[in-house]
Amino acid sequence: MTKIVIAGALGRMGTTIARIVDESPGLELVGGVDIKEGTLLGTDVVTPDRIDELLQSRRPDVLIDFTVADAAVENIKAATRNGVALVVGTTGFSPEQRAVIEEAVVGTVPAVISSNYSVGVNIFWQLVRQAARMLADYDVEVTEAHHRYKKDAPSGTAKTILEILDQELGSREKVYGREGMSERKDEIGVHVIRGGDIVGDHSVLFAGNYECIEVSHRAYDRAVFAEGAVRAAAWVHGKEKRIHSMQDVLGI
Ligand SMILES: NC(=O)c1ccc[n+]([C@@H]2O[C@H](COP(=O)([O-])OP(=O)(O)OC[C@H]3O[C@@H](n4cnc5c(N)ncnc54)[C@H](O)[C@@H]3O)[C@@H](O)[C@H]2O)c1
Ligand SMILES: O=C(O)C1=N[C@H](C(=O)O)CCC1
Repeated sequence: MTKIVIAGALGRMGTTIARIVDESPGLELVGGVDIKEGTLLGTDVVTPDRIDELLQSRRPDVLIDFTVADAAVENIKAATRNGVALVVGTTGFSPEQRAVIEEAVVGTVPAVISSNYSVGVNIFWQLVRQAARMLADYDVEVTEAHHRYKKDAPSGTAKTILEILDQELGSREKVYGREGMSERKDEIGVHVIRGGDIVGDHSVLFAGNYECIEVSHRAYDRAVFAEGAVRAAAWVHGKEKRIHSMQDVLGI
């Protein structure tokens, strides 16, 4: 039985992940962490100051973190000092925070870190990479849309799209929105929509002369992310002590 603790347990993703863990044979939810204590599906949710106590008493195999960047860094440190494997879905990390995370994880515990755990987005990223290789002389625009409560922008998924485009097209200037006189050069336009309960839409437009090609993904329920994160949690236990991607989990 793989034992799971969820950080961000009472959030949109945490509660969705908890339900899927609870429904999954071979997985057991043994606790949670959030800024308010409580219970979740019969398990204790403790405040962040008690995370070491929780990890040492419940001895989970995997900590799943869907919180906020500053918190996730501390939760990751707690998992590494207690020898607990990680699945991290939190986005919005600064480059400095990524360096701290890598220093804590590599050689200490196995971790899966992904800005998007949807199987479809991981395939969408590969389609974007293939398209970029063939459409290098097209103008490229990236658009993402999420619910009104999302704190970080652009989305982590969109930032991964930009990383892929940089790898395939060479590093181009990014222009985040446009207004006033705005002559297009060879930049990549990045556009962010926030509103309603949009779960997560991403699009990459390749605009040429007389035609456009658009590669896009739309999520209809955050269960798609939660199912991927739970799949990663079942996979990560016992793997090499370094940072793995969701593409590693999927073997694609
Ligand atoms: N990788 C993916 O597939 C994916 C999918 C969806 C969301 N996300 C990311 O996951 C994160 C959470 O998204 P959400 O919609 O669930 O947000 P949310 O605000 O609903 O949930 C976050 C939870 O974390 C809790 N929290 C804050 N500080 C904490 C701490 N120190 N310790 C423990 N818990 C703490 C909050 O109280 C809240 O309950 C965001 O960064 C989002 O971008 C990633
Ligand atoms: O709802 C969110 O917040 C999401 N965040 C991730 C991101 O920032 O890319 C994944 C999509 C949903």
